[in-house]
Amino acid sequence: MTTPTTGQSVGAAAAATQLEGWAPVEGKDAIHKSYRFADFNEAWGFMARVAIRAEVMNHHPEWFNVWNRVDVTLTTHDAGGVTTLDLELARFMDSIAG
Ligand SMILES: C[C@H](O)[C@H](O)[C@H]1CNC2=NC(N)=NC(=O)C2=N1
Repeated sequence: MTTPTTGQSVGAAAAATQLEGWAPVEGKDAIHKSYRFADFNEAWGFMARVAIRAEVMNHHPEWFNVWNRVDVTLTTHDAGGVTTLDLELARFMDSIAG
């Protein structure tokens, strides 16, 4: 058996319980977190590091940035919901957010 490139299905509710500060999104199988940084420079640095990781994973965040704030939504479109790939990316984000 090969591991699907879409990751294993987890579901938003189960994923949120395994993470710090992440919550299920209403109306779709996705998880959300809002990060606050000291300023735009810190926020953009975070986004740059996540972008490089996302490219390596071929798994990309939905996100929105205003100055020091980065709102992130994670889901796996290819699987129609939250998978282990989202857990992995969320944990990476938390590990570098400081
Ligand atoms: C065609 C390409 O492999 C897919 O669209 C990838 C790219 N990045 C992705 N990112 C996320 N978050 N979910 C996906 O399902 C996804 N699929």
